Amino acid sequence: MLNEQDLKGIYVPVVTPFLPNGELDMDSYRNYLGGLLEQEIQGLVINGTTGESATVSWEEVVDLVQTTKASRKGRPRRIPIVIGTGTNDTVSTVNRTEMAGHIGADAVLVVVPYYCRPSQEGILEHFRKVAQVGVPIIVYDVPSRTGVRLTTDTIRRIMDLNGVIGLKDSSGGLELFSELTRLDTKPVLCGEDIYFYAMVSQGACGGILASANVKTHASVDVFRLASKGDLVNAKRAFDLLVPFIQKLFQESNPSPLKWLLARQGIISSDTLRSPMGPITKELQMELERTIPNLT
Ligand SMILES: O=C(O)C1=N[C@H](C(=O)O)C[C@H](O)C1
Repeated sequence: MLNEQDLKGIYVPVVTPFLPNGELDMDSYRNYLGGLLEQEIQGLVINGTTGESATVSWEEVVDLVQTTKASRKGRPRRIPIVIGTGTNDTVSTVNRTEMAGHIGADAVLVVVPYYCRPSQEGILEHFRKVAQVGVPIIVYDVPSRTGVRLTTDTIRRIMDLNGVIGLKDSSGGLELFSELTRLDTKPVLCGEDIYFYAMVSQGACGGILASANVKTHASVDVFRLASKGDLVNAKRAFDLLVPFIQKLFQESNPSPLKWLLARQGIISSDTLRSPMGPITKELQMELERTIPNLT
């Protein structure tokens, strides 16, 4: 299982490929994974936002994990698997975290409980109960999606819990991150691609980045350069990614990403499960222009 020191580098949140009829497309998933497992990434995240966790059942998560483990077998390096287990219900998050441990999760990604807008104490209690399961937890703070903003003090108290190994910071800016570095908390992974350089140049331990699905080696390079102190070249490498990142998040993630992967022939279709849907024709044209050599 992962510990704090292992949180270093690029974790790729995988998409969940679907056939046009909405069923899981495991052939595409295997093909797509084959490419990712050859990259110098530190881990895969299954059932994150990019994996459309809102519409993927737990049985399907288990299928994805088994397929990932089978694809990983026989490769020189064992790439860790992080499984998204967070829901807006403590009991189901605890159950999913236990089950994730049983199917071989190296860590779990637990989003702040969304929609019901619990108090700061309620959220702390949620994480306290999930941490008791004993599978390492990466806390996922994404107020734009959850509808609840944690105070720095709540985050610090959550991060102090035994079993919590780090934070995926998608708080929407750099303010939280700079406060956390000042408080010298456990590792922070960037969870908002556009802030990746800013965060790693100031000590973030890596990132969980949807953009790393397409430009994997480029994100790996930014991290490698920044962590050896070559900030000039890290910034240069990141600047090349910025127009791509901007387009990738112009419409809701993972719709643009799925379109790109399908356009590149890595997955067979850009199908998303409703209420998510395909990107506009305008964005398709912009992505074609932004990313040369798509095919
Ligand atoms: O799936 C994830 O994990 C990510 N989710 C973010 C989001 O869409 O909110 C983006 C990030 O790149 C990875």
